[in-house]
Amino acid sequence: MTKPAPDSLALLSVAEMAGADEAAIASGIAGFALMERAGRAVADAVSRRGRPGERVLVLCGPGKNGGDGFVAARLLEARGFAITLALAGERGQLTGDAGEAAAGWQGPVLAVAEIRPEDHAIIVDALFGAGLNRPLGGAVAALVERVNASDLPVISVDVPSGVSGDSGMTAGPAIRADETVTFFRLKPGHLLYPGRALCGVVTLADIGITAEMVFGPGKPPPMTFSNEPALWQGQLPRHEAGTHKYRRGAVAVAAGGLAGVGAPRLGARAALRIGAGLATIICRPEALATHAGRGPDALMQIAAADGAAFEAALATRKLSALLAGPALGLDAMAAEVVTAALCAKLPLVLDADALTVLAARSELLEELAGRRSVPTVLTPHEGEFLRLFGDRAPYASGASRLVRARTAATATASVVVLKGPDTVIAAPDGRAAINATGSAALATAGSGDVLGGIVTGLLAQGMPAFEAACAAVWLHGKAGEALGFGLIADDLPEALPGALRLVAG
Ligand SMILES: NC(=O)C1=CN([C@@H]2O[C@H](COP(=O)(O)OP(=O)(O)OC[C@H]3O[C@@H](n4cnc5c(N)ncnc54)[C@H](OP(=O)(O)O)[C@@H]3O)[C@@H](O)[C@H]2O)[C@@H](O)CC1
Ligand SMILES: Nc1ncnc2c1ncn2[C@@H]1O[C@H](COP(=O)(O)OP(=O)(O)O)[C@@H](O)[C@H]1O
Ligand SMILES: [K+]
Repeated sequence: MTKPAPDSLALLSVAEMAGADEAAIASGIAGFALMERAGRAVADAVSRRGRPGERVLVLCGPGKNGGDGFVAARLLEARGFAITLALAGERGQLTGDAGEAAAGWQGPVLAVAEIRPEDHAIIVDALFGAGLNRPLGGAVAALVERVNASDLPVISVDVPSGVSGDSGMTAGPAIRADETVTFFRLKPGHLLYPGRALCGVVTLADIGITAEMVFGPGKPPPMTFSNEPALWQGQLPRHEAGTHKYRRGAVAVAAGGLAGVGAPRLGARAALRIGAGLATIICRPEALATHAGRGPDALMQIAAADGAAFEAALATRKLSALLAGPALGLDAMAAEVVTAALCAKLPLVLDADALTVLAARSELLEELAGRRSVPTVLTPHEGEFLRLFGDRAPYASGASRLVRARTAATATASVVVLKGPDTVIAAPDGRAAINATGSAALATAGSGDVLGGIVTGLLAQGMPAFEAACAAVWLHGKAGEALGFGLIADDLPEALPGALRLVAG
């Protein structure tokens, strides 16, 4: 049996965090004690950046996020900082724990319209956190713009105000923080753009909520994770000394004609570098000689002139996984190949042209993929995702990338890798992970083809599909980080052994 994913990597939605809060209170911790510790963690972050005597502006909202701000203000004043506190709303609005926190603040409470951010050394943003439910407007929106224009260090409480903790999206003005102090576990909005960029450094504070309280026996397990090695490291392929190449898995890559010999080769090369034992390109007859003339010599190639020949080629090789898409083409034969690939009993990765061939035919994909008894992985970038699923609810581009990837994974019974700077990997069983490795250096032609090859190579070695996709995305990112700017996609497979060394036991 595989071990459950470590709850330390869990990303909690706003609703799940409210549940964690309730669970902690049910175990006997007072809600105000949580707020007191949250405020202390914020005050500690300010103390690390500033010196007593400096002027700190604490901006408080009308809910518990503001309550954390009132606690931080009280503690910072006791530590010798000079505090200006402004409240968005009326003091009488603050109730419960937030009311108690406000009552503990003895200093003046100013209105946001009176505030000049530039008169301060550090700003604490405790306006809105998990309770944000509409775009910021009026005097608060104007203040947020002034804070951002001030270029002063900003420490946000829980999330930068204006950013959704669930999606990382903004529906209006939002604070641009240097540091965000959040509590117990990260939220999806800390890893999804634009939230990720607006958070600055994210500091995770212990406020007394324990894993046992939230994820203990009888509680639903977390389903959303930060994509870290602990999520999949235990399922990386391990090959004993006596293995042979077929046991390490044979990969096939469906290629097109002469116009695109590079992309499928990048995929095949990556599959070999990640540890598959063999890789074969199945190409159009006119491209065979060109493929045969190009390296690496470890690659094999065979020709198929039509869909039937492609199916026959699949049957002649002892294959363990198939990649279809990179430079496959968009013609009738490409459509036949995609259908044959979906009907074959082989773990399958569909990327690039294969996804475009299926464009606006997501029902066909749902039907064919739904019947498969072996894993299917789809690796669309944003444009391919839109072409495939359309810009309509629940896939619409206005919705969270996390929700869109999850919806697509359930509908197509496939693992969906929605690529981007914050790649989301979603499984049909509801699990999802958000990746943070890599850099803009990966936004280069052929980089996605390499990723498709890594996933396929891991599937060929028997790794479960969700874990294979998560591992591939993480390793691809690490290979990109190691190479840095100046990389071209051809370099990425060569950097995989180095990335593997970071995680292989
Ligand atoms: N969970 C935990 O374990 C812990 C949670 N903690 C803290 O609690 C925070 C969540 O607190 P929260 O639920 O009170 O929500 P919060 O973000 O303060 O906002 C709600 C208020 O804002 C208002 N409002 C919303 N949007 C608005 C807008 N655009 N423009 C104007 N107003 C707007 C909304 O008004 P209404 O919709 O009612 O009109 C309501 O009054 C969380 O982020 C963390 O910091 C910690 O203390 C430690 C333990
Ligand atoms: N700014 C970025 N930061 C991190 N990774 C990125 C960034 N831009 C692109 N990537 C990654 O690079 C790859 C690009 O894939 P894709 O768009 O399919 O490129 P291509 O079609 O040229 O192969 C994806 O894995 C994506 O997640
Ligand atoms: K905030």
